[in-house]
Amino acid sequence: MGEVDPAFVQEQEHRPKLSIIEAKGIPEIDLSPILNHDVQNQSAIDALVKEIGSASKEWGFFQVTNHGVPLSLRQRLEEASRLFFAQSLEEKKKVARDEINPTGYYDTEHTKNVRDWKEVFDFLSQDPTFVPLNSDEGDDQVIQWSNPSPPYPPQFRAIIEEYLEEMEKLAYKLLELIALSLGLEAKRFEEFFKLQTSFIRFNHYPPCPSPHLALGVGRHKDAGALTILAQDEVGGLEVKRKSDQEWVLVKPTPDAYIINVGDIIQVWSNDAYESVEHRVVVNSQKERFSIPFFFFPAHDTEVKPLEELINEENPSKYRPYNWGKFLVNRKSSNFQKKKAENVQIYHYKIA
Ligand SMILES: O=C(O)CCC(=O)C(=O)O
Ligand SMILES: [Fe+2]
Repeated sequence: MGEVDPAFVQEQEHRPKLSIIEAKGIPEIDLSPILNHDVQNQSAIDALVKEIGSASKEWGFFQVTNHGVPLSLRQRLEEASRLFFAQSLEEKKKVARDEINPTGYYDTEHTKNVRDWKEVFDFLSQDPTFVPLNSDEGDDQVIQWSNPSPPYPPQFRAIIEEYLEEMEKLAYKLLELIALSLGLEAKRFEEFFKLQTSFIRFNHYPPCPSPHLALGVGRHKDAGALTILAQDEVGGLEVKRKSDQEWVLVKPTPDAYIINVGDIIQVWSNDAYESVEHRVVVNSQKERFSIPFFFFPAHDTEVKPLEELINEENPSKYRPYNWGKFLVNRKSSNFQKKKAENVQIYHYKIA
């Protein structure tokens, strides 16, 4: 079997160890206390809030069960995703992303300037989604992104839209729990998401002849508020464990969702919670599919530590930044290989 194109090859220090650590994985959290709104069991909710808080602090990642998203809907979506990616490249390219509208299909994403061993299909939760025209500070022109209509499989778009409603419901519930765990009002974050810029991504990682050299997604942190990930039974997601900086595999749990706190929650919480690095290892035998939903606020959100969480002893650790500008900067830099590192929250860190 031939080796991969050099564009995919990771620097030595970032190559995966294929002997994988499975011990002490991310926490698993049962959301049933908030599933049934008629019977509110306050002590169960309090315990849940504590669990979410500890998981966000100690891991930045957790899995949830009894989340309320119908399994049959998830299965229909996963099946549609398989059918979509099984088409010829020519068919998939009919709904290709371009430089203006970053939705649809593409297979050339770079993470930290190394190509990822994957192909993706991106779809916005709001159509249209309003974003700045470019990342220049002084330019306040706003444009609209919109969704492609993939002709195949026939119900793809309708199924995605139905699933997106479920993702939003779950995202709002999780944000409430996170707000409570930080001692804030439950709905503290809601206002930022009225005109959200969220999107869903379909990832397909084909079998790779050199899984020791390439990664499905290189190490990175998610830029948004929250990510809700559905992974299949193959496995490959690794999280950098905070306690010892080891890469640990997230074992697939049927019908669970993997949640991670993104950079925005790190900033809102003034570093009480941390957005944790993760990556995807690939497999020489099996293809893998995953479906993350990235919960992003409105483009005009000024991201900065919340006033309630800063004081004289704990002053703000970040300068404010505009989410829309950050987002379009990122989108343009992962479209192609660039020389410089793309924008990161630590660029806004107060020394
Ligand atoms: O495929 C996965 O398990 C995770 C993908 C991921 O981290 C991402 O798309 O940001
Ligand atoms: Fe990610």
